Amino acid sequence: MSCSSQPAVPTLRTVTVSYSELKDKDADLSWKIEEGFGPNGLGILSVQDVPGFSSLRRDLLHLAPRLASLSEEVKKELEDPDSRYNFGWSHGKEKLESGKLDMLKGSFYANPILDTPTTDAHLIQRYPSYCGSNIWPDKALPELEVAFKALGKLILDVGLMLAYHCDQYVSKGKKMHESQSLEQIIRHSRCPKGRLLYYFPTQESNCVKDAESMSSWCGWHTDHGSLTGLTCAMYTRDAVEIPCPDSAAGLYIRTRTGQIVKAVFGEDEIAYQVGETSEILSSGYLCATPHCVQAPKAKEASCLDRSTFALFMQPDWDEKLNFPEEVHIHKELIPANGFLTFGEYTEKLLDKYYHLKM
Ligand SMILES: O=C(O)CCC(=O)C(=O)O
Ligand SMILES: [Fe+2]
Repeated sequence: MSCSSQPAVPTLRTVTVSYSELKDKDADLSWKIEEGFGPNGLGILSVQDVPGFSSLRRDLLHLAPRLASLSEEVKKELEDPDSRYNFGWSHGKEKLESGKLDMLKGSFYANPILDTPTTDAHLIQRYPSYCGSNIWPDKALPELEVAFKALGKLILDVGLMLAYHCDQYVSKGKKMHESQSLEQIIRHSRCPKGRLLYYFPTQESNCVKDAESMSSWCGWHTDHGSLTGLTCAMYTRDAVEIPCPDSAAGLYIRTRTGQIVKAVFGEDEIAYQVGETSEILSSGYLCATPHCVQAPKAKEASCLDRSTFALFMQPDWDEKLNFPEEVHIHKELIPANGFLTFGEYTEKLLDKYYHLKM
């Protein structure tokens, strides 16, 4: 069986910054930030040479197939319907672009810095996906908690350094209120969320229909929060790590000019993408990045799985967002005084998408 191929799409290397440059608060990285995240940028930027990153990445990504192969009974115990499966194990709960349930991948969600961000029952009920508690497979896969927290914290620390330089860049272009600082917003947040993703091996029978689509493994979307850290994915066949045999598989991005490109970065780099909330708060100086993931095609795909990790850095549910006057997306959700907490803002957005209260 063969899959029809899609028109050639350029493959672009991410803009890179070294860890030592990023650590230096006096370094002027504005042009790099602009090249990565600005209005004409690719929308992704990666950080090289982060001490300890490579082994923490491997340690965690190797656990994704092991987690996915635990018994259904054990995985069920790791589910949290109250948070709409935003903590613990989630498989077949989210919808694909087609409206069908997403059976292609399983995710494990946890907050890498706080196991229980609050004990306030009212808050937990109001914002379950931010305020809920972690669920770890203590008996079935005890290594997961340690590896997840270690990688999540590292990506968060490096993300804070990057956010500092993003603030420097934005404040060169516009007057920035202190409360709009990306670094401060991320630093004050009690609810960063890590997502360990496991893409199950593609079935040949799915191929002809799905592989033509660029978003065959993960649909087009922009992340909702502030900044997302991403690892380079690991592909395995029969539990052996191999380089991805299909060069067209992987992460795709829609650039500011509407061009679609395949974005690549090294195994030893942490990539960062801008979320929608940062685009709004920076009045578009930092632009959110639409992205999707393409599955490998039939011949190459057999028995090939993909594991990766994303860290969603987002404001605290209680963070008062100071929206600039000239908001260009979701304008109708912002009250006249320009203030809303991130928790309230997220609720309004969900209502908008689900047409509940609009
Ligand atoms: O699998 C990937 O590389 C990206 C995942 C992603 O975009 C997400 O979880 O929001
Ligand atoms: Fe994403």
